[in-house]
Amino acid sequence: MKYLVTGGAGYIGSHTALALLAAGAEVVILDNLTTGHRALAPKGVPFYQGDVGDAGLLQEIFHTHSIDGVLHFAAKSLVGESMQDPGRYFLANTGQTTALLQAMAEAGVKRFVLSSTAAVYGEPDQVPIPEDHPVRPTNPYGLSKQLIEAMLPWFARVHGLKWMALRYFNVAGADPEGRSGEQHDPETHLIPNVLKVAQGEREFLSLFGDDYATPDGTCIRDYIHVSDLADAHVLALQALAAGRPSGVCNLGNGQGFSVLQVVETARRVTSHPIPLRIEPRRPGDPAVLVASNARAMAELGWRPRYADLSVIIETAWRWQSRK
Ligand SMILES: NC(=O)c1ccc[n+]([C@@H]2O[C@H](COP(=O)([O-])OP(=O)(O)OC[C@H]3O[C@@H](n4cnc5c(N)ncnc54)[C@H](O)[C@@H]3O)[C@@H](O)[C@H]2O)c1
Ligand SMILES: O=c1ccn([C@@H]2O[C@H](COP(=O)(O)OP(=O)(O)O[C@H]3O[C@H](CO)[C@H](O)[C@H](O)[C@H]3O)[C@@H](O)[C@H]2O)c(=O)[nH]1
Repeated sequence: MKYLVTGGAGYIGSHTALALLAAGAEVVILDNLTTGHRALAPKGVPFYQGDVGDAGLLQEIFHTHSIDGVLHFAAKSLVGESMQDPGRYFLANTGQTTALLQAMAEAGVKRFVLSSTAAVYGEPDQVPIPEDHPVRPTNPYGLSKQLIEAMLPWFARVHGLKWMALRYFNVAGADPEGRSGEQHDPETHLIPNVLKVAQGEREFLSLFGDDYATPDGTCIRDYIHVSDLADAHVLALQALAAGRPSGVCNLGNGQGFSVLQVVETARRVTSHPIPLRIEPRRPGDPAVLVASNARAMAELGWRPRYADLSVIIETAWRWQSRK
């Protein structure tokens, strides 16, 4: 099987490209390198530099390669930036994805896996959050993804698209073999920022809010190792190939850790004191986001290999302290 991986030079796309290659699939990458890095894309794989909304380029790719399905990671994904410039997010995410789906329909490409997000749920009524929880995103980034999810059943009905929208919780860690890892600039995610302090790149971690209604006052999140997430994509493609119905699926470990618990674990892993500075809450941060992963387990047969938070942080630490 041959898959087009959009955003394959980014953090999650590059890990999934590695997992697909390991599973014996062929991969073609399309990435505009706005936030990704050519060096993160696996070597020896056809690479197209361009936009996922470029209909001409998509036509060329689908014409040159016999593509069986598309895994669509390419997106803008900074919540704060989306609050400042919502239109840019709707254009880049929803608009360009519409062009991609249309090009797929025209070329007869029938399988699609979307990188969706826990941000579609907004402030949850219950945790762990099941897939049938109402979706009411509190920021344009989440809405830009929810709108894509809402389009998919129409492409299924009219063009026979088989699809899965995987709603990731907090993706973290790095390839245990050291071939890829998280490399964002600016970096907004907690674990790499904590490790930048341990590395001496920053003096302290800015901790955004310690007055939430949680046991230690800091936000709780569900951290999932990027290689476990990548494995779930391979399983999702296998499920679609086996005729399983299209739909949405959470990807998380089903266990929450507070910001302070993450810092404490990172202190143990790095043997660095990691000083903190308590700052105001970051706008749009829900207090608690934890996945129900029953569907991923039951319907994809997904089992995480690196669910332990120390292991997640260790792999990220190895990646960040490479060279
Ligand atoms: N990192 C997380 O915790 C997380 C959580 C939930 C969902 N997601 C989603 O997962 C996907 C991948 O996230 P990531 O953390 O790997 O981000 P990333 O920024 O590392 O990767 C995105 C890649 O897509 C490329 N890209 C962006 N817009 C493009 C476009 N219009 N055309 C072609 N290429 C484009 C970038 O250059 C980059 O290589 C995104 O869709 C994101 O919304 C990420
Ligand atoms: O320097 C930092 C960075 C983060 N945090 C805190 O750490 C927690 C986790 O923050 P991240 O930025 O690492 O992750 P988010 O939960 O904000 O967001 C991530 O997960 C979401 C779903 O859970 C979305 O998918 C989103 O795209 C993805 O970036 C939050 O409470 C945040 O306020 C800090 O205190 N200091």
